[in-house]
Amino acid sequence: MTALALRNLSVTLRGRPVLRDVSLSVARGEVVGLIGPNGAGKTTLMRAALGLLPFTGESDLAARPAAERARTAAWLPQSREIAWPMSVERLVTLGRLPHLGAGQGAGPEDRAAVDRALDRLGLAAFRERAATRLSGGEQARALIARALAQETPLLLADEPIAGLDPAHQIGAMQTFAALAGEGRAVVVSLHDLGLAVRHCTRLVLLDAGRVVADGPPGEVLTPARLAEVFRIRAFHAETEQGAVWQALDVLEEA
Ligand SMILES: Nc1ncnc2c1ncn2[C@@H]1O[C@H](COP(=O)(O)OP(=O)(O)OP(=O)(O)O)[C@@H](O)[C@H]1O
Repeated sequence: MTALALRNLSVTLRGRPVLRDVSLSVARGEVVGLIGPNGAGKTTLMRAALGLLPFTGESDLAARPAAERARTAAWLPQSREIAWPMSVERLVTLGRLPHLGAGQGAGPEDRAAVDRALDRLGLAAFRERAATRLSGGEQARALIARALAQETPLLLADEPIAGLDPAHQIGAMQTFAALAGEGRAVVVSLHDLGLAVRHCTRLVLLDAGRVVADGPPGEVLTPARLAEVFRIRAFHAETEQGAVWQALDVLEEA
């Protein structure tokens, strides 16, 4: 079942095309890793899909009314600022807003969703703590938990694991895989190609606003593409635990 359908999506910012003719269909059960160098268009693609940027082409998500969109897709932006000293529990409860009627407080179902999200991100012990008094990585986990509490069929997350320690990076990726296992869909932008290969069911490689590869991680990530798109050489081994990639050095411009 399709969770997101984009057709010929293009975005021009300040007269410059930054997303060109992107067509993408994401099914429930998929964890789609968006990869590509800085400025490739990963954030722009997700923001346009959500209807947060003017675009040409079609996004089935952006076409929905705003209230329905918030019950369909959770959006975890790259910026991590938490301005208000509210408790972690309250912050995560904000993820339930799209499900509440006007003036309606959180009910038992909402509290259960908040508990599930706090547990998944290992934040139960922090629930009473002011979110502004968490470390950077803990704040990032609290914001992931807020997006999870929204319990939408689709999660769009922009570099959600940046700044997390290795155990929590793996934990977050496993949580995304678990969401997919429950029949949701996750689209996540990542710079850690090793984690992308290990934990995504599919990779979409963007370069200069275009999709240059889309498919199973092992087919998308090849030494030739790393050289062409990322200008790096990498160590690569197939192990019993799956593929291992480690960037080694930067290639000279041709
Ligand atoms: N408001 C804006 N006005 C003009 N150009 C913009 C604007 N926002 C982004 N861009 C440009 O659009 C291109 C794509 O940016 P985008 O943030 O989508 O890249 P990205 O792949 O998410 O990069 P990163 O890995 O650095 O987060 C970049 O060249 C960027 O400079």
